[in-house]
Amino acid sequence: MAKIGIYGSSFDPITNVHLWTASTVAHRCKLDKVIFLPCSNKRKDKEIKTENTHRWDMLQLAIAKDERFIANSYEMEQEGWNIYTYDTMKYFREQNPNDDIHFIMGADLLVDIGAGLWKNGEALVDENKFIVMARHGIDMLSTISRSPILRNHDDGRFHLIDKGLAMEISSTYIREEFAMGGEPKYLLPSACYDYIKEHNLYQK
Ligand SMILES: Nc1ncnc2c1ncn2[C@@H]1O[C@H](COP(=O)(O)OP(=O)(O)OP(=O)(O)O)[C@@H](O)[C@H]1O
Ligand SMILES: O=C(O)c1ccc[n+]([C@@H]2O[C@H](COP(=O)([O-])O)[C@@H](O)[C@H]2O)c1
Repeated sequence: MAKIGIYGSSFDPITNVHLWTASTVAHRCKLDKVIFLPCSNKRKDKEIKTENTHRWDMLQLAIAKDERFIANSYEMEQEGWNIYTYDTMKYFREQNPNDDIHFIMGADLLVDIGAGLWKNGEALVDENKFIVMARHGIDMLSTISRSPILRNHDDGRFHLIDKGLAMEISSTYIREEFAMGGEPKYLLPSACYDYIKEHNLYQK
């Protein structure tokens, strides 16, 4: 039985914090694999202007040298965002019935799920396990205890991780820097930086 973490994001672009958090979680939770799962750009709740192919290619460049990391295009291949994390996790559990599968996310998403903002949120919590990474200003224990959706399933399925550093690099910041003539060079893998320059991405 393999222990697998699924890390969902738009990865627009993937940043060094995505890689560092994935690596930290893999090490601390003894994961055999982290699956990076970029969402579709047809997603309805978040505008993603960068074509799937670019986000996918940058992701491949970023994870190429780490054998714990793989990318999966399941959500990108879906028609629109008819697919939610609930469906995705169901799909991965069915594909890997002998494995121990966890959804990796920041505590900001735990707050959203607890507030009932996710599709089929209660069933999602009921049927899955989660690795939740601390985010600055969010008390994960009280987030769970304040939400009936979360606290009534708090039987060990939430593995709460405080990474030790509140390092913040957002994809938004990197996009803004490219658009405004800034220099985000060391905030993302150098191969991704070069790819963005070569393809003229994130220009105004
Ligand atoms: N510094 C961080 N610490 C812990 N989790 C993080 C951190 N940054 C992002 N995450 C988590 O990674 C996942 C994907 O986040 P996402 O890619 O949307 O962040 P982002 O880089 O801020 O992107 P954008 O700026 O485009 O919204 C989420 O679960 C989020 O909580
Ligand atoms: O299923 C949902 O309702 C849902 C709502 C918001 C976000 N998600 C998932 O959460 C992950 C991170 O999302 P985001 O908004 O931080 O890019 C990504 O895998 C999304 O598909 C899922």
